[in-house]
Amino acid sequence: MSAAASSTISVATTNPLKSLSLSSRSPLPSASSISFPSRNPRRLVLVSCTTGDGSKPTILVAEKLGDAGVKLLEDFANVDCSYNMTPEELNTKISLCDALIVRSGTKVGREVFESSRGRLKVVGRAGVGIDNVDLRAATEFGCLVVNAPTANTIAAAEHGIALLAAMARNVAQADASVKAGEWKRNKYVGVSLVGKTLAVLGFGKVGTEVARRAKGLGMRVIAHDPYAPADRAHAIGVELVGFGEALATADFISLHMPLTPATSKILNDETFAKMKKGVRIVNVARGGVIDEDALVRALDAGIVAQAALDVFTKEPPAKDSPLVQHERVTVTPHLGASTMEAQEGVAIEIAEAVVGALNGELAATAVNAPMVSAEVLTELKPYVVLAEKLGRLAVQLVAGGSGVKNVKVSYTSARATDDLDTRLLRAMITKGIIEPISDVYVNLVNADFTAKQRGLRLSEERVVLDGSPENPLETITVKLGNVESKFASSLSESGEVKVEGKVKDGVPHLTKVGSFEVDVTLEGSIILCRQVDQPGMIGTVGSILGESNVNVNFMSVGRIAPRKQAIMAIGVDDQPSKETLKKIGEIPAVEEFVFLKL
Ligand SMILES: NC(=O)C1=CN([C@@H]2O[C@H](COP(=O)(O)OP(=O)(O)OC[C@H]3O[C@@H](n4cnc5c(N)ncnc54)[C@H](O)[C@@H]3O)[C@@H](O)[C@H]2O)C=CC1
Ligand SMILES: O=C(O)C(=O)COP(=O)(O)O
Repeated sequence: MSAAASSTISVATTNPLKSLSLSSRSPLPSASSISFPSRNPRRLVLVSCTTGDGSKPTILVAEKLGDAGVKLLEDFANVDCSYNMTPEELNTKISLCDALIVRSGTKVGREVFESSRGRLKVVGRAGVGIDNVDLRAATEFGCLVVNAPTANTIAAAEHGIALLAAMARNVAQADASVKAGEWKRNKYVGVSLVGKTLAVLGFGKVGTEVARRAKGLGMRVIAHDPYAPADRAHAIGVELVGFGEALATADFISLHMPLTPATSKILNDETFAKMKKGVRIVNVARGGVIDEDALVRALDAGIVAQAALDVFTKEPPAKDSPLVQHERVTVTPHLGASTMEAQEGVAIEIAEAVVGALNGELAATAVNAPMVSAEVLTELKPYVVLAEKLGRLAVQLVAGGSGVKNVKVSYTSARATDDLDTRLLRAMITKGIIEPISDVYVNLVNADFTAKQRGLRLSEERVVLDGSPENPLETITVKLGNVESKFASSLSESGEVKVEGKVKDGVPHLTKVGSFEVDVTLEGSIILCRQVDQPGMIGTVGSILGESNVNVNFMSVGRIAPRKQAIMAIGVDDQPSKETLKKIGEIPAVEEFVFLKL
């Protein structure tokens, strides 16, 4: 996914003044208010799901989930376990739910997010494969998707091995035959596994465990996975090979890659033609990685001697499917993850992830949001608040804020460029800019997508400062280009609306507006006035606010030179009335002023 906000980052060092271009950042696959309650530094309102009235959230569990997981959910939320819903029933219920938990049998398409009308904040996939969830739609709707990637690994691997052995020894066919009253010992002579070559396609969690077990059975194991590190393979005596070599040398092929556009029908007429005659195939990954019609042809042509399949393109497959009915094919109804142990583990893993996400914690198993470690989060906490507030301030300084298209963000820091993860900051600046001028809800999940959709181009620049990097950041500057300002003094020399801030003692401060230096904490609201610097101004404005019972929390004056123009920044706890603001505007020395909400 390309992200509008993830353009080239140029890094300028202050010394020498040289710019260096970094490759584009890892895209933010795509949250309301952001809060950091001090008790838990990981708590960041990623998806804000606390119900406005303080009532419990509602979690819809659409497929059978282990009891321990349901119990965990019930301790936190209202839980509706409605199994076997039709798509229409799901679409009707979803607008009343904050989270949805599914397994592989529920399609969570765009219409589910549309029907939720913004309430659905988390989709939990109680398992690994998320090919049944429309991730793009989830991201567009700012809905976090989490999965349970580890608890069913062993179960799936064991099922792969069970199918491998059962296929090689015709267990299912022989069982059916005996039950039908036959006794055909010669018909069901099998093949041995020992000494045979097994090609594992997809050397991830399940593939690795299958490989380990197959080695124990005396097989030679090779694997193909373009993303797997060779040392992990070597460590268990597996050789990583190219796709072509895997196909050409394997006696058995076991599939363990996810279903993606790149892996869809990866086994097809062409690839079957490259296999050894008599190859045997096991699939506990996803039906869609095999062209099922081509597999039937390959079976009939004798290229494929046998297949053992747990998964199908359409589940359940048609009763009269020639593949399912094929004599040399062994089938199970998507049972890979179905052990008591795995289902209990998956239920707990997904329940914890969903409850955590609803609580505002960063999910370690987020599928469509950046994962930021707890340490980084703790350190960036005040800067994240600063980032959003600078965005909010900048956009309110624009006359007709909706015309904002170009945002330049500059971070100064003494840290090395690769030692600062700006994805969170960028998302929060985007949020700060977009939310005051629209009714769009922006969070960490959909920030880049929303920016792109609105034609908002956000470029980031890192300025490396000399000195020791005590803080992750010194300043953040937000500049909005090609806009008219409603407060002319906020324009930089190059004509952009410019605000700059820093964190002092853990508190975000506004430190620059246009070319004027100010110093005001970013709390409550701010009044900015440009005036002719002269004695008595602070007192005059202060008394107008005091008379109107508006509490001033901070005041600072930044000036070009004594008795020339100055900018007074006044932090106020309460919103002044129109009359109060009018009185400030009528002070003769005040040339312009603006009221900004944080
Ligand atoms: N039948 C069942 O009940 C179960 C099925 N599964 C399925 O098994 C598959 C693997 O699961 P895990 O191992 O947990 O996932 P994983 O993410 O740990 O491993 C997948 C591996 O596939 C590799 N891969 C991606 N594209 C590839 C390509 N074009 N060629 C070769 N390798 C490629 C990845 O690099 C990764 O190493 C998933 O599709 C999952 O949905 C998982 C658990 C139970
Ligand atoms: O985890 C996976 O990817 C699986 O395929 C398991 O699916 P299930 O949760 O048993 O419907």
